[in-house]
Amino acid sequence: MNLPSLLAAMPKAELHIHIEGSLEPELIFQLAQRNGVALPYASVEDLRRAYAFSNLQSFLDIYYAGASVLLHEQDFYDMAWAYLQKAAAENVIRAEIFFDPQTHTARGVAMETVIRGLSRACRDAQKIGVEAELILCFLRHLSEEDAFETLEQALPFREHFIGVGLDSSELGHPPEKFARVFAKCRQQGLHLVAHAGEEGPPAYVWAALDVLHVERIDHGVQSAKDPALMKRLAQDRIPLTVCPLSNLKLCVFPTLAQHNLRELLDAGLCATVNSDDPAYFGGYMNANFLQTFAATGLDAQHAYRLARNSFEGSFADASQKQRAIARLDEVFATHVV
Ligand code: HPA
Ligand SMILES: [Zn+2]
Repeated sequence: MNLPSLLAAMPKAELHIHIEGSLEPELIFQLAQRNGVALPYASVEDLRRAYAFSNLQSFLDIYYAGASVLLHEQDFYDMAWAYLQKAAAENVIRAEIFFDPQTHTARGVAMETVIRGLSRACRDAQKIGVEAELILCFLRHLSEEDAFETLEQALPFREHFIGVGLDSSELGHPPEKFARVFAKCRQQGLHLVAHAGEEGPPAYVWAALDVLHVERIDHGVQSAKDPALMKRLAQDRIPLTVCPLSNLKLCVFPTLAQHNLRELLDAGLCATVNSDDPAYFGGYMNANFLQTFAATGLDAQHAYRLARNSFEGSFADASQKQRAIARLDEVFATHVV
């Protein structure tokens, strides 16, 4: 089997996908019409043309505007189901899905509406061979008090999500801002992750680890600037959920060939490949793998390592991980000489 076919065929886990970032322009227009929401774009093409980003903030402004069409439980279900069908088709057998409740509750949508819609789609995903779990993200440009309030609203639905994360505008909003709310989440037995080192400095990655006590770092590519941090990440096998096409579209790296994924793997880090916001950044999981491998010359050994890291870095239980890795080994034993 050639490398592109192997990348597509290998079972993998996606650990960094914002469900609101999977909302395709076509579905945005469909939901806008269904819900009577006016959009400041004349057509799907007009909206797609706006997807030219210079940094994280320029993307976030459009991403939050796109989410304004989501009002009812069925809208959240339809968005998640569209993503999960793509995941299944790309041999993503586990997905740990971020959602941004504050983007919706701030518009008067109930927490229950958001969580019930997403959770029902995750449950249905089992029927198409995908284990799907939810991770609630706090928006870091808002206050810690707002995050506490969001957590209070979500705790009645505690069984529907496995962890919490931290996303939105990174620069100027260091992890320390959320120390107390993460401590409370930790007491609740929630898994903890945070975006750090996407545009922000290595100091934000250190703080996510040592102040928030996160188990994974989302993005983390700026860690390569700090040799002591790289050593820490390697020694503790802290997974990094790297998103190459996102980094390209948000100008974190000037070209995909200059992406540092190989450097992270060579340093012994538990790096993984993910899509982040696939509807906005031009590709789902397999496009991320294919384009990154083509641009950087990574090989089948790297492919195995990345897929294995995705299961190792997931929050699946030990037996789920073992089954997933056995399936991965089977694909490589059959197809790689
Ligand atoms: O890449 C991202 N970074 C921060 N916040 C986000 N929200 C969606 N995608 C992102
Ligand atoms: Zn992200």
